[in-house]
Formats: sequence, C-alpha cells, structure tokens
Amino acid sequence: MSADPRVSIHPDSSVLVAAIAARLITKLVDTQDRYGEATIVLTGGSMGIGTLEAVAASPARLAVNWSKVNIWWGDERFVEAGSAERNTTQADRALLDHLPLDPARVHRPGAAGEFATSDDAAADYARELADAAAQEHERDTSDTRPERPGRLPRFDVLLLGVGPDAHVASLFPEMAGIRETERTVIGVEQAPKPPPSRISLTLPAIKSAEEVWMLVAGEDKAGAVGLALAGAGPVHVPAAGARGRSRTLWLIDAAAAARVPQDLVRKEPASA
Ligand SMILES: O=C1O[C@H](COP(=O)(O)O)[C@@H](O)[C@H](O)[C@H]1O
Repeated sequence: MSADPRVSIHPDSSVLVAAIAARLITKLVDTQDRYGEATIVLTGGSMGIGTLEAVAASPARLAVNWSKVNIWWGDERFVEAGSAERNTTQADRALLDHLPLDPARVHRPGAAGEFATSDDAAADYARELADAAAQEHERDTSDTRPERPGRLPRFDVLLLGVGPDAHVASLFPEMAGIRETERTVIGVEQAPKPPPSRISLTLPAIKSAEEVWMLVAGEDKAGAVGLALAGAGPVHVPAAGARGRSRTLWLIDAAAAARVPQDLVRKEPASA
C-alpha cells in the first residue's frame, strides 16, 4: 500500500528549506514521543543539504533527542571516504558534526578504497540494513509498533531530492537500477550525473518508508515535478515511483511548481 502524493508549495527555496526543517524537527519529536527513537533517511543534493543547514540554524533542533535518532542515506557517491563529493561528508559538515548523535546509529554507506566496487559497498549496506531490521524486530516487544520482519528497518521519514532529469537517490531514468525489484541496495555505474559510481536504495526500499518527502526547488526541476505528479511511469520518471506507505509529501517552491497539475495543488484560504 502507498499514499497518493500531496503537494505543499512555498514561495522560494529559502522559505522552503526553513519549512522542511521545521516539519522534520516536529516529525522527529513526535516520533520519539511515540516510539522512543526515530529513523530518518537523508538525501544529498542542493535541497537535502540545504535542509540540514536549516535544521542546524533552528533553535528548535534542541527539542530532538539526537542520541536516539537513527540515520541512513538514500544514496551515496562511491568515492573516497572524506571526499567533499560524498553526501555523507556534506551532511556531516552541514549538521551531523554539530549534534550529539550516537555513532552506532549513524549508518554511512561504504567508500571507494574500503570496497573494491560499488556493488560490494551496496551489498555491505544491504547487510547493515538487514541487521538493523533483525535487531529492531528482536527489540520491539511493544504492540504499538507494527511488526516489520524483513530486510529493512522501519524508516519514519525518507527524504529525496529530485534531479532535473527526475532521478531520485541514484536511480536514473531508463537505467537498470530503476527496474530493480529484488535487492534493497544497488551499485550504480555510469550514472549520467557525476560522479559516475554510486550506491542507491532501490525503489522497493524507498517505498518501504512510512513517509517519503520530496524536496524540490528551482525552475529547472519544473518539468520533472510536473511529469512525476501527472502520473508518468517510474522507469522514465523515477520520481513518479517514490511513495511512502502512509504519506507522500512533495515540498516544493513556486518555481518548481510551475507544471504541477492544478487539482493536486492545495488551495490556501484567501487572506483577509
Ligand atoms: O546526485 C544527487 O542528486 C540528487 C538531486 O540533487 P539536486 O542538487 O538536484 O537537488 C540528490 O537527491 C542525490 O542524493 C544526489 O546523490
């Protein structure tokens, strides 16, 4: 089961990242109130890192118990550890280095130099996810949390940027990765956006998340957003396939919203 998309439009990218940060902080606090911990899947790219910077700038971040936040990544660039190209390095600099996280809960995908190929690093990340799922299943004796045995832990919120070509995570249009139905994580080679070697969650793994939030700004993304929301197929428009089990939220700015089908746009009440 997956949730139909809802669209929320903000005037520009700076309002957008501040609004996403506020939502994210609230979501983490609410989830921790309910379950004692919360799990997020981060994304790279302009909006992913902009959102983390906005969280770092918000005094409300102190309301979150960061030592009980589990962190995963939807994709990573398969380059050397510490490279500024890595989504993890950028996230560390933007936010994670400044938080009292529990290192055991921060799950960075492997790097070139640690693994021979992106496939090897992907297989290792898939194992780490499956281990976390098994531990979660053993730990979870309460009846408040749905039973989720399987190869993936519960993802409370999964963030995704969208490229101008409609790629999400490192799932690019027409490439083999977007058609993957069995594995949870794949190695990607010859990605059209540099760097060419990457690791990515697959669409089934993305769709296991409770909530998927699509973060998009800029007029160069308007075509991709319009096609994704008009019901295009995921092989041509990967963003169209990204859905959460209980919520799919498109958080976008006015420029990226230029081609959103009108019936999906939430009408704001007329101002007094
Ligand atoms: O390369 C990547 O691109 C996408 C989109 O990035 P953006 O800068 O166009 O917002 C990003 O979501 C992904 O994590 C990243 O690896």
